Amino acid sequence: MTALIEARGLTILRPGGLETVLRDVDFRIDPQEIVTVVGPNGSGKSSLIRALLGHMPLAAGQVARKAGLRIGYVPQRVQLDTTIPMTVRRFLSLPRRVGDDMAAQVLARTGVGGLQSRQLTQLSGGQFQRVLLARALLHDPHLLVLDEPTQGLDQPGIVAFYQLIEEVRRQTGAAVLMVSHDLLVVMRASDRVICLNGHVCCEGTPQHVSTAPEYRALFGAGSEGTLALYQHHHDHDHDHDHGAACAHPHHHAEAS
Ligand SMILES: Nc1ncnc2c1ncn2[C@@H]1O[C@H](COP(=O)(O)OP(=O)(O)OP(=O)(O)O)[C@@H](O)[C@H]1O
Repeated sequence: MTALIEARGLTILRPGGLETVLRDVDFRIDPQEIVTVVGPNGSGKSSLIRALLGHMPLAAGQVARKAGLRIGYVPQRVQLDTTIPMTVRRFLSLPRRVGDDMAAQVLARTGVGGLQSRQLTQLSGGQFQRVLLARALLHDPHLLVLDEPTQGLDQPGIVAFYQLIEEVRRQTGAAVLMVSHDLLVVMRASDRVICLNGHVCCEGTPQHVSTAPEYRALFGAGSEGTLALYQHHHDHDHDHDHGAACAHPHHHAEAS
């Protein structure tokens, strides 16, 4: 099996069993891929993630996970008991103890180096998300699963977080499966986008999905403009630094 996770014909019912949350969903993610699931509230994104992780019963279909697959997971909601003091360092050692070096290394990798002794309750939203990402990166996962990792962040925070995700993928080779509502920036960091609404409405490259009628029907006519604007600014080669010395012509001239 080359895929990290491969699922066929997933159907999930609501508790009670009368309504479907997801119907006949096929899914796969390959090594080093960044796949993002988008869709309106209640469209089954978190349910899909939980089914892929084996945390949710299936009414039909199968999920196969590669043998020995290590997954780092950041769930949609992390409940902090604010009455119990907890440092970043201690949090990283739950549930499995990690050494000081490893803790320092992983925090540095996610841009929050040196925060070991800080209380979790004293972190900003962006710092907290980075600490969660750091914890998911412990134990060297083949796949990172992030359910709405940028909730509560402002626009610059969101952009910075997605840049970090790309960097982590480059450095560690981990594949990334994300749920996101940040349509504007999702497109930047994803190799493939899956648009969900109880079933797979459309999927493919960001460019393909952003122009698909199913996607536009879900997110409104304005969505295409937004993504087009994004592509306008990014439809160029990212393989090298575009510093002041970069002399080649870029074909994304400013709009007149
Ligand atoms: N534990 C549960 N009990 C009852 N219904 C549930 C449960 N979990 C999910 N559902 C229902 O399943 C449907 C899909 O929920 P899910 O959380 O997967 O959607 P989502 O796309 O992740 O939504 P959001 O964008 O709001 O996070 C919703 O209608 C939700 O009410």
